[in-house]
Amino acid sequence: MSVVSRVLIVDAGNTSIKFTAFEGEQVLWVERGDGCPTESGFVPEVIYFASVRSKEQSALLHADIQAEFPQSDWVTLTSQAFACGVSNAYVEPERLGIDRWLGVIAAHHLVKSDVVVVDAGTAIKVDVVNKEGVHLGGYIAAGLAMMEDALLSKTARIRYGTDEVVTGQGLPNSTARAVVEGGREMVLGFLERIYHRYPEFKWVVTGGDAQELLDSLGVSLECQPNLVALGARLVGDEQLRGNK
Ligand SMILES: Nc1ncnc2c1ncn2[C@@H]1O[C@H](COP(=O)(O)OP(=O)(O)O)[C@@H](O)[C@H]1O
Ligand SMILES: CC(C)(COP(=O)(O)O)[C@@H](O)C(=O)NCCC(=O)O
Ligand SMILES: [K+]
Repeated sequence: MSVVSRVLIVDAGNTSIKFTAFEGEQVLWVERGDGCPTESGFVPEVIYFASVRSKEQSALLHADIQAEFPQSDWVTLTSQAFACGVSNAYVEPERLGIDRWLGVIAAHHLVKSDVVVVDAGTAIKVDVVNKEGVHLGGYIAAGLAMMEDALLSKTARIRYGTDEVVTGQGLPNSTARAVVEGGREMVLGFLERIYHRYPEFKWVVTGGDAQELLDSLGVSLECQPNLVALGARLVGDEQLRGNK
């Protein structure tokens, strides 16, 4: 049973901020953007805030959002050694990205079995959790846009217009396709290696680039766009219950 009903989850990633509004257990709406949605008329009882941005950026975001909802309580979520029945693999648990921590917790509660969690965002994170809720650890790799940006910024002749970024058949035959599809192949190879190492695990995938990758990944998996928000709800509610 939740301690509160109207909850706003703020998930600040390095590329975009996801705002998720809950009424009870139901997700009312999800907004992705840089600023707090104000015209929704939704006034949360509490805001659960999860940010992987710098302390300074997170503090500015906190002030902006709290100014929009001065009556709302505020809970900043941080990675812990243990929460919601899940243990953190990190020797220094607070250093695990809060997005990863929340995704791991949500995936465990969703599938309740051995699970691989993939979050394809600014960076691509893969975390492995066993059915007992033990986070075994995971990887961080450059995201699709980051790989492309690295090639564009570190080379003289990798240049192309956005109109050249097209899907094609067979091996890439243009600079744009070579770069974009090369990055995708890198990630797919990474994920397929993990699939062969954990063949019996269920897969839960989230993040803004998830769909682009899933279309090419021959693995049966569950796409959960709201995974981090679901984890934030679980952790925030547990924290509130603990404070009652
Ligand atoms: N509306 C959108 N705005 C920004 N990025 C988007 C959007 N839709 C899909 N994407 C893709 O999602 C990626 C960002 O994913 P996201 O999970 O939001 O990242 P993060 O959590 O690291 O901020 C971008 O690199 C982009 O390719
Ligand atoms: C790896 C990340 C930058 C991913 O953030 P995102 O792609 O969501 O912007 C974030 O999880 C983070 O800051 N992690 C801290 C380092 C770690 O998890 O080991
Ligand atoms: K994220």
